Amino acid sequence: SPNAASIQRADIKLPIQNYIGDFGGPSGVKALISTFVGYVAADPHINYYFAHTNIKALKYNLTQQVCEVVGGPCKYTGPTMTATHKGLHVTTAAFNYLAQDMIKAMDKRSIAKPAQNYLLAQLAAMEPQVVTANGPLG
Ligand code: HEM
Repeated sequence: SPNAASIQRADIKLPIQNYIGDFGGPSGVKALISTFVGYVAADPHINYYFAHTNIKALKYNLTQQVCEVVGGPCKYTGPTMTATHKGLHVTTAAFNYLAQDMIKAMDKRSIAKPAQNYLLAQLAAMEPQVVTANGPLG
């Protein structure tokens, strides 16, 4: 027979988790994205993808998006992930290097690990929309 915990899990919809405080609010996210984009620009594994990118627009849109997915009040208003990355030939390996640059940036900004893991899970959920090509490493 069902116990109290299983009844709760089935019937009560929990709020989505909110980690915006751990990121230092919207301004903390903005600072994180600045650090992150700097690391991506310096990363020889993936920086060539961004050779023709409007970095100012990228930083703005990424800040809004990351702020939103960690529970902040911001709203991402840019194009869909599918539309944005179509034709860029992003590989799984490139995706994973980018994730590593985000971890490095979050460590640099002293973001708590549970909050880091939450953002990484949100980003991982977008991988099917971003990765459209195979490379030597898959
Ligand atoms: C979940 C992971 C990712 C997210 C959430 C994400 C998000 C975004 C966002 C919000 C933009 C800006 C759209 C705009 O300003 O119009 C963008 C652009 C871009 N992304 Fe990603 N991205 C991800 C992964 C990647 C990866 C792995 C690569 C390649 C290594 C990549 C390459 C690019 C490039 C080159 C642009 C600029 C496109 C252009 O200039 O038109 N992205 N991405």
